[in-house]
Amino acid sequence: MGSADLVAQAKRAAAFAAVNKHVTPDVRVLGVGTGSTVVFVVERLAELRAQGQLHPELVCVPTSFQSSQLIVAAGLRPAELNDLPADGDGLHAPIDVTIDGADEVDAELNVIKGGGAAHLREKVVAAASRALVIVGDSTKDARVLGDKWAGGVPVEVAPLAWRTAKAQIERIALPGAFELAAPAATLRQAVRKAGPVVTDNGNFVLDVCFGRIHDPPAVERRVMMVPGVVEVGIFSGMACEAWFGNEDGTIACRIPQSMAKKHE
Ligand SMILES: O=C(CO)[C@H](O)[C@H](O)COP(=O)(O)O
Repeated sequence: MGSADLVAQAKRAAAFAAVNKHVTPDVRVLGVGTGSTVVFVVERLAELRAQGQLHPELVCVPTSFQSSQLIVAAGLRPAELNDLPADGDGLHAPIDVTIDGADEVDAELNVIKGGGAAHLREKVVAAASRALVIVGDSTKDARVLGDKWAGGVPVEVAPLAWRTAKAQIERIALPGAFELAAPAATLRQAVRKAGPVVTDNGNFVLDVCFGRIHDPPAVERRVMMVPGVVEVGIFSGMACEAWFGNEDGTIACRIPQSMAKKHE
């Protein structure tokens, strides 16, 4: 088996394990992430549906055009977040659980997302969920963000502001929060289309390299303050569990390190 096949197999194993644990027949509203690992999440959902093991009224909230297409192709029912009834606790977290991929995950399960430029909807859906579960292959599993992922932090920006936002992000100084003396931002270019990537929301994406990120919440908050920034691809403190598939066929499940210590 080639290396790409092994990585796909690892992603599939993690996706199947997460669905098996979290998408029980009592789950009524499910958030569905975006990316190549999520393809396997939906593959497993289709199997469970065929076996009659899903809630008969299950609806799936997509996080992108791709995610919506996968849901429909699998015979599952898509739902818009705004159309879901409010829950009793006033937090408006009507989604039971969301399963999504990631570009990198640190020891506390802070996550970099947006490799597929879907992080705005992914974060909105994650924030409306009672649990966010991450799936991926073991290359995503890091101690500190930036240890492995060299693609930078995706930042969705309004097209009219991309140059000013880029300049202001590159001037961010947060002593101790990240490794580089100054962040470096690049406008993401499209493949097989001249010009920049345009997100599902009609915006552009800056990929911002900070080096290793020691304080993800501080970086996330600071970048969000730049005018024109729509969303930052750092998800701090949102994920409760991550599943990583290894190329040897084994799977690892992690919870935030601080929570694991409390249980020791
Ligand atoms: O954040 C994402 C899309 O915006 C993806 O979940 C992330 O890029 C991981 O993708 P893949 O499962 O293809 O490795």
